[in-house]
Amino acid sequence: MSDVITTDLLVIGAGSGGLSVAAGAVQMGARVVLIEKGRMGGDCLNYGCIPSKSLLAAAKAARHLSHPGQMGAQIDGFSVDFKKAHDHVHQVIASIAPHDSVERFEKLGVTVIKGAARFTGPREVMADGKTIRAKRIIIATGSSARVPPIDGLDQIHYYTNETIFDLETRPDHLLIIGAGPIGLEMAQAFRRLGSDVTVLERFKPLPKDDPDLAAVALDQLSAEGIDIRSDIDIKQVRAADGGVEIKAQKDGQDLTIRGSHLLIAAGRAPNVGGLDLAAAGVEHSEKGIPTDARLRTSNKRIFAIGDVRGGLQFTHVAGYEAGIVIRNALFRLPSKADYTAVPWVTYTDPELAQVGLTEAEARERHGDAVQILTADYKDNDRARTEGITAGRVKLMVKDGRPIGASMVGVAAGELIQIWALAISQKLKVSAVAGMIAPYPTLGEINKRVAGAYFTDRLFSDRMKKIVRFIQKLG
Ligand SMILES: Cc1cc2nc3c(=O)[nH]c(=O)nc-3n(C[C@H](O)[C@H](O)[C@H](O)COP(=O)(O)OP(=O)(O)OC[C@H]3O[C@@H](n4cnc5c(N)ncnc54)[C@H](O)[C@@H]3O)c2cc1C
Ligand SMILES: NC(=O)c1ccc[n+]([C@@H]2O[C@H](COP(=O)([O-])OP(=O)(O)OC[C@H]3O[C@@H](n4cnc5c(N)ncnc54)[C@H](O)[C@@H]3O)[C@@H](O)[C@H]2O)c1
Repeated sequence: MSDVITTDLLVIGAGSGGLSVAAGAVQMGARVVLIEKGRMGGDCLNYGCIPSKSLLAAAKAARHLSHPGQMGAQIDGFSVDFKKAHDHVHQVIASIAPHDSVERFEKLGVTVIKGAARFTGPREVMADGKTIRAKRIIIATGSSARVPPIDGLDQIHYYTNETIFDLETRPDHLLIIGAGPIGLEMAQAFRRLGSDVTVLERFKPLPKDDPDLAAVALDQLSAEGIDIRSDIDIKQVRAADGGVEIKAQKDGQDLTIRGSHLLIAAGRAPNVGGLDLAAAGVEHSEKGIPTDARLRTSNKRIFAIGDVRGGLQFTHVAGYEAGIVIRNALFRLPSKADYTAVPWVTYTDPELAQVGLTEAEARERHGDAVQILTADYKDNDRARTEGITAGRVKLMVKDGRPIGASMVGVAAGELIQIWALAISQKLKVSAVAGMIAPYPTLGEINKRVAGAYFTDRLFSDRMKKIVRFIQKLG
């Protein structure tokens, strides 16, 4: 007979979403059990955001040293110690790990079980030989690299986001399948650390972002020597000469591409294997576990959050959904998720950021009622002083309110946040246009693009007539 634990909330998965639910709920007085089969912290800490941004930081340092620019700094001789870049990545992970650790969560009062969870009924789960019965259950099991069905892939060694950060020596030539955010962030990181990099994309790179702005980031990647090939139909892979050989077609032409290492970055698959969702009456598809706006699955006492839903797959979305679930599961409030102001950033250099609707989405939804405004980094004084003039912000406005913003440039991920606030709070464009921004800052670009909304009205013939008339009054 196994141990039986009864609890208010059972959380499956100790990643970005699960940890947020568990920490919030236990500190509000609920009894919480948390089950994790792998490393505490999930993908973001161990195999995702943190290692990728740390490797990009190492790569940026290398880039600055190897390309000091025209401002007087010079360097004689330059080399990269790849092992030190690897060590930096793992030191950063280790520095954050205590925050997500079993010890911290047990101290908060959470019962942590290390093991793989499996449903044995609509309100019952087994893990590590224990049976857990819960009033509400949250599935936060995340996603894994989707391995495309390419002939020969199962015969060779390849890397995914779970293994690439363990490399201690620099690949000579990294081949990457997939030009989404994972593929392109890794492409720039490895290129700047000295690898040759070829990215093979079935369709177009970064399809979810504004194509004009994505082109600015892609041009920079190409200028740094990354070979990005679109519309590639990969037919076969095989081991060759100690590396990898890919046979593909583009526009009907046969291609052979060789490299030393292969990274798969071709999208994500939900982690549902082994959960026995059928035993709990939870429906799912190959995309993920569908939920209603309250994040309830087909079993109304079981919620799904984060990557496993197959929606927007970001740490901040998993964290946001954790808050929605706490309101529903703990307080029984009918709180609904609203994704209209979710920002995302691809951390290439320059960064590519988006919140709300893209230009294409805004035009499709609102036609001529939408106004598109732009401002360029090259017209921003701080961008000039810093020598970072490749960049642009695009603002989508309807009825005087922002409904979307797209940005490419240095620090775009920081600068987009004012638009996330404006859209979520339904502020008018005038709120940003009228803000006093410190000079000279990159942030002035947001005031400038907002100001553009009023330029035609302020500097119109009608306004000129009004001003002249008033001046005549004495
Ligand atoms: C390379 C890369 C870079 C990324 N960069 C960013 C970024 O910069 N910004 C951003 O916002 N997002 C980024 N992401 C996405 C981000 O990592 C995910 O959106 C986020 O981790 C999702 O959180 P989650 O809680 O849904 O899943 P996870 O954090 O993956 O956690 C799920 C946990 O559930 C556990 N689990 C699975 N099945 C079971 C089971 N049966 N029993 C018990 N435990 C189980 C897993 O072991 C895992 O620990 C990146 C992803 C990758 C791969
Ligand atoms: N900066 C960030 O916030 C960040 C960084 C990395 C990942 N993420 C999250 O992780 C998710 C997954 O990232 P991703 O880059 O793996 O997925 P993605 O779905 O965004 O991109 C995968 C790309 O691989 C291509 N592809 C698929 N099969 C292929 C094949 N057989 N041959 C060639 N190309 C193929 C697709 O066409 C697509 O463009 C992202 O959507 C995002 O939510 C976020």
